[in-house]
Amino acid sequence: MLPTIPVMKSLISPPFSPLSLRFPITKPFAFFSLSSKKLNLSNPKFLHINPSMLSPKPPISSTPSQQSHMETTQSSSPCGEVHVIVGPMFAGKTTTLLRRIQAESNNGRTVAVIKSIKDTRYGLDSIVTHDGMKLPCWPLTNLSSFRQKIGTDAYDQLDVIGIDEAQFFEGLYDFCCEAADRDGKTVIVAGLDGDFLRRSFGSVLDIIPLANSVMKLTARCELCGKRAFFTLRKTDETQTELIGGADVYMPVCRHHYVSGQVVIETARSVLESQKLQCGSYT
Ligand SMILES: Nc1ncnc2c1ncn2[C@@H]1O[C@H](COP(=O)(O)OP(=O)(O)O)[C@@H](O)[C@H]1O
Ligand SMILES: Cc1cn([C@H]2C[C@H](O)[C@@H](COP(=O)(O)O)O2)c(=O)[nH]c1=O
Ligand SMILES: [Zn+2]
Repeated sequence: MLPTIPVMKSLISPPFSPLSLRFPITKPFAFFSLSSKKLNLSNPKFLHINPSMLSPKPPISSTPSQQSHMETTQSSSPCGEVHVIVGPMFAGKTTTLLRRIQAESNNGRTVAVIKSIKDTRYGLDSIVTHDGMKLPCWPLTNLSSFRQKIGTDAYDQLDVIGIDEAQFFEGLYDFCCEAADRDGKTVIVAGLDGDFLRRSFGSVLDIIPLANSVMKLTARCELCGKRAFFTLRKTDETQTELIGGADVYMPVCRHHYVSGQVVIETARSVLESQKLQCGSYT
């Protein structure tokens, strides 16, 4: 069975996404209005563009029950919000981001999702979780190009911006600041807090002082099943940025991170000394 995602009422997605390509869209962006059941987003027959979505939006009303909880982020405040979701790989960061975006959309808010162009794992124009949940997105090199790419009108109508793979974006701090403080957007950011050596990754940790909420998710240690806080790289590559999935990385608990690193570093130094010995014989 194909993966499904609960429906989006109002999603601004790129004109070149597989979903929008199936429609004769003349605008630089499209609003999709979907019915209220769970749908397979890859099936175009469930999608239709709702022209009423193109008119200016009525002011967002909020009742006390809608206001109270951060997860739905419905807010009567003119100010925006920043929510940060971090954790190791396979912890469910993208799943959580997509669920929150879906909840916002179900609340009648206009949403768009950005991911880094560096992550080519599942094609460029979709965000896909490790278990196959999928949503069209804006693949960007720079966050600063988002407003121009989406168009000023579309940007102004946006309520919620999701950012996945945030560790790969420079300018994350400025983007979140401007979007939330100046433009009143809710920004939901998902990314790795640490790299394979448990060093701070990109600017993800820098935005914590800007955040309304921070959530650190855990995965399951692939070696013992306990909670995994870290990502172990299984190969001997040493560059910080290395796109990959379960072929290259595994989530691990503290104990198995430490023992795994010892094994990897020992193997690396054995290989290095073998290379040196080979070199000295030639
Ligand atoms: N070691 C693993 N290899 C592949 N998939 C995994 C592994 N551990 C968990 N998963 C799946 O990945 C899902 C989380 O995917 P995703 O939301 O994309 O995580 P993240 O964005 O944090 O990397 C889990 O619900 C689970 O189904
Ligand atoms: C630990 C680590 C990861 N990466 C890359 C590998 C993946 O392409 C992404 C993380 O994706 P996910 O949605 O969190 O599963 O980041 C890297 O480049 N360097 C690292 O140290
Ligand atoms: Zn473990």
